[in-house]
Amino acid sequence: GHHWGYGKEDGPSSWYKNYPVAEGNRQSPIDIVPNEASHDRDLGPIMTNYDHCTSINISNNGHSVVVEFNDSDDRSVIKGGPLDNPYRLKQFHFHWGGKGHEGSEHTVSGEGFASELHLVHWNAVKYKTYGEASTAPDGLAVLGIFLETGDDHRWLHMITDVLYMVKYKGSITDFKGFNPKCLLPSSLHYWTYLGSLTTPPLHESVIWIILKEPIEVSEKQLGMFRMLLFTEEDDDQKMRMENNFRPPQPIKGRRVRSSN
Ligand SMILES: NS(=O)(=O)c1c(F)cccc1F
Ligand SMILES: [Zn+2]
Repeated sequence: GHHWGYGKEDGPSSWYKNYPVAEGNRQSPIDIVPNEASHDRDLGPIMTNYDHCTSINISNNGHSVVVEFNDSDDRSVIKGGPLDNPYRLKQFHFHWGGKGHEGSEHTVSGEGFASELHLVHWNAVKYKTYGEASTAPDGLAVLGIFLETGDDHRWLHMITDVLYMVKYKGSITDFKGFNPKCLLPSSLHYWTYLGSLTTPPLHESVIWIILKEPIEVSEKQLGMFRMLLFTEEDDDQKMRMENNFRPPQPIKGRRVRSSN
């Protein structure tokens, strides 16, 4: 099947061969230039309601580490801001760099961060399934949060402490009762623009909401992500999972709006 990755042969610069939309008009990530973003007075605040969210498991899909949620009802949603409906939380995952290397997907005035957290939500008001929503122009809303290195993050340990259980591609383990609210920064000020998935199939179905305030995590915590592998347990090649980020794509005339 379509094998893609982040290496020299199968990395972002070759994805267009199997996924021609890679050269489309609303691809992500992008470089955000704050003073070119238009401040939109009628852009209201973002509201996240993760209180009764139900994380199910954590897994290594060979591209990132993913925490999946029960999305059978509207208990964990994001709404407001640029969104016309509440969008249901489906999963979150991360992108990160190598040692000291940049690792975020979006950049701000050309500057990258050490990592980027993506909380993926889907429009269950308009679409019946996540799959259907993932191909619709207003199907997904992804909340992006930058991670910068600094102090230990008091709650990220909940995730880094179990990463050893999902070291290999295809591994999965229970991960219940985790509320991603604890990963949000204090300010919910954001930039928003219309874009795409940043991994194949690169569907142009994402309303991006990028928080301006990064969260701090320690170099040690970030290092734990780098002990994950892209490869399966029985694979004699041990490829460390790092630099799993797509670089910024052409803005193609899109407008980035700022909450304020
Ligand atoms: N990176 S991303 O947030 O665009 C993303 C999604 F939204 C959905 C699935 C995979 C994925 F990687
Ligand atoms: Zn992502």
